[in-house]
Amino acid sequence: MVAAIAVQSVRYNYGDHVAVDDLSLNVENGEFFAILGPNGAGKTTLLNMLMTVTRPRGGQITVMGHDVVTQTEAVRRALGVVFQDPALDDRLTAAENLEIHAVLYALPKAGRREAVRSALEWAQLEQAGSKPVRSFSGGMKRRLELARALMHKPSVLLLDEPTIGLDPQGRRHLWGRIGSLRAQGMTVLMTTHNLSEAEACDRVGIIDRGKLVAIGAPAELIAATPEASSLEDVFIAITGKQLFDDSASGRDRLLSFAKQGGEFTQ
Ligand SMILES: Nc1ncnc2c1ncn2[C@@H]1O[C@H](COP(=O)(O)OP(=O)(O)OP(=O)(O)O)[C@@H](O)[C@H]1O
Repeated sequence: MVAAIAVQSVRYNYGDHVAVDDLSLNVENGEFFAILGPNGAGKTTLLNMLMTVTRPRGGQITVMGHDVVTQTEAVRRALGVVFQDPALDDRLTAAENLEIHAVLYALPKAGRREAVRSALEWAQLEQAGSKPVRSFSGGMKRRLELARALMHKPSVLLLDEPTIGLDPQGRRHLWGRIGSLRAQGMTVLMTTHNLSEAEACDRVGIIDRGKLVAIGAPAELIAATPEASSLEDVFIAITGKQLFDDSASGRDRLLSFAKQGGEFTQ
């Protein structure tokens, strides 16, 4: 059977800086897969290639069997994506934001109203559909983005740091919604800095300096690492770094801060 996501010997460089280096991994259908990596490891670059925003410089990536370079349209339809930076229009209502997505993805006109209603219900935002998004909390926005990403019934969800910047309540609420997708057999690839979320995934891939340095079920990775009792111990043993890396270059820390700050400041 074809993997939901197949990444084979993929490479990407910015000038002479190699950001993703001969990286291969598969995500199977129905799998919950987390990518962990210190700042600047290449996670965002990998996601950008998966979602057809940047072209791999070498190797091949397929999503549900479609090539990200030659079959971009089919890949985009197969994917639901929630970026780190919110992609909602703050001036519009929640329902209007969803309607735009329905039009962009050419959902049949007759079913759009119902699609918007059920997306609001799924996000547990039925009462807030006619309110402008600028009045929403961070958690409400993220649930809305997730519901929107699901409207065209994608086969695979890509989540870039889904719960970052949320307060504990918002995080729990969103994680509950993500959990309901898992129960339905959705394939999810997420990046996260949150180790308890990564530990809850079926498998974890650890990326460091553009390379995949470990992959497996969290319990397997812990068992295979001497003296490790958590995924954090595994991460430190393998990469020699903390998840939020004080030794990362100033540029990478700035980039990381900017990516996360994008969420707080919207
Ligand atoms: N536009 C760019 N131009 C030059 N170098 C870049 C650019 N974007 C990223 N890089 C570099 O490529 C490497 C990988 O960056 P990337 O953003 O993919 O890492 P990341 O794992 O997502 O980091 P973080 O956890 O901080 O978000 C880093 O060393 C970064 O400095």
